Amino acid sequence: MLRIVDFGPDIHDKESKKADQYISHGSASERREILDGIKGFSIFDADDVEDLERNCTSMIERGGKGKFRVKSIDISRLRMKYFFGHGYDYGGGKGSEKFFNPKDISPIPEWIYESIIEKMEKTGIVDKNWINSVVINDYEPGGFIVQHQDPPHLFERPIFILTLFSDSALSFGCNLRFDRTVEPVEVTASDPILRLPMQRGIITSFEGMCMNEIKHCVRPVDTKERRVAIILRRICEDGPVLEPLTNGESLRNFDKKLHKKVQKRCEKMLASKILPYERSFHLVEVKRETEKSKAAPKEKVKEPWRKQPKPKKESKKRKEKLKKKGVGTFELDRPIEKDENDKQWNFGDSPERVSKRVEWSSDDEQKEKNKRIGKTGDMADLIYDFHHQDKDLRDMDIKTIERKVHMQKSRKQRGREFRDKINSKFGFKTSVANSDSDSSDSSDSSEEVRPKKTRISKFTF
Ligand SMILES: O=C(O)CCC(=O)C(=O)O
Ligand SMILES: [Fe+2]
Repeated sequence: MLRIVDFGPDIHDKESKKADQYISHGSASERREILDGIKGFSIFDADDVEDLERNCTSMIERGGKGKFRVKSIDISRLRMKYFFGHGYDYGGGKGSEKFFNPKDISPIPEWIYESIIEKMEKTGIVDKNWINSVVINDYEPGGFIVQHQDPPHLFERPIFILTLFSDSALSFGCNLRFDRTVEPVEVTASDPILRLPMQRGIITSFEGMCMNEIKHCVRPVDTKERRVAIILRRICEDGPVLEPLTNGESLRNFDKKLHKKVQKRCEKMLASKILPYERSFHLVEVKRETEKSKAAPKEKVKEPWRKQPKPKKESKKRKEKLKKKGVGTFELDRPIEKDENDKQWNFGDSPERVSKRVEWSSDDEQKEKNKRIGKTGDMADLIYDFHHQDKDLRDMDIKTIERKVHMQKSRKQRGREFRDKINSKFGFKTSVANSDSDSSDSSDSSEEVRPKKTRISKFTF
């Protein structure tokens, strides 16, 4: 179901009694002009949000093991960035940003397609196969991103941002300041023209003036807790592309030093406490999902940005110029299909490995099976089945259904949930009863939760 978020009640002007850090300092018309290109969508319920956050966690575990391609992870102060599909090099900014070669960037994980992109397509937020690039920013408390415009020569508009793990805000017309006389460097911000709340579980879309004429940033003061932003975009097909550094190598095989650094940061992020989810946003309208709207979502929401953009024609002269600099462009007629190479390298697996995994997440085997039999494998399916069964089967109690749902999860997931329960019951730190959070490489090919082997040392007197 598609529901539109009303930002109005959370945008506080100078007359408001809210604390200074929540205030937008622009005039009403300045705020309106920016807000005109911004829309918030609520398409996930609390369970979806929990699932998405769990998937993020497994993704970070993989990142820590160095399984993404060499340019998929970027570390900066209080923030980690994961590029999927396409990533780019800042190259000093101001229009000189260039795409890394797709060989050096991991493909978009399957769970992002299934749980986010497909849902956005189904609800009519975006056209099918439009999104082909995903960036995930993982901010520590106090994390920030300096004022910038998403490079217009690399990304089409609109851009979409999904916020997870905690609420935050995006500030427009605001500059970060760095006081380098103190250690660590202190980061503050000027008064924003507009402070836009970015609520957990909400997808916000940006286009027009807010993306093309004014800069945006995330202020440290708005990152009170660890937050993840998933940025979903479409690349410009004529964007400049760098030569590949590798032929699809994963980080752990390519740069051991950087891998160690990444591993440390991932472990730090994984140790963050996950806050309980609370819905804190207002909705302007609730659209009931009728059969009609399901069949023809395009008729319902008419937005100019939903029109398929016409591919820009690249001038011959510019192509020649870029070629001379060793920079190519994509020759893409979307959608991106994963080729054999992508599938093979999805886990950072070595090409020699006999059993190549196609899917990304450890639960995907079960999902694949469910897909074949036309099921999603969730509670709704089981309840549906329950009501369409013979009477004696229908008498099956809810405990049995819950157990069935539980048993549909992978052994690894069940083990993880069990350990989480033990940890929270006895107040252990996660590391105490967590035996599969190590960096063992074999954990990808096997979903078994094996006890740690203890080497028996020689007995000496
Ligand atoms: O974290 C956010 O919400 C914004 C991130 C952003 O603007 C970017 O990565 O380009
Ligand atoms: Fe941005």
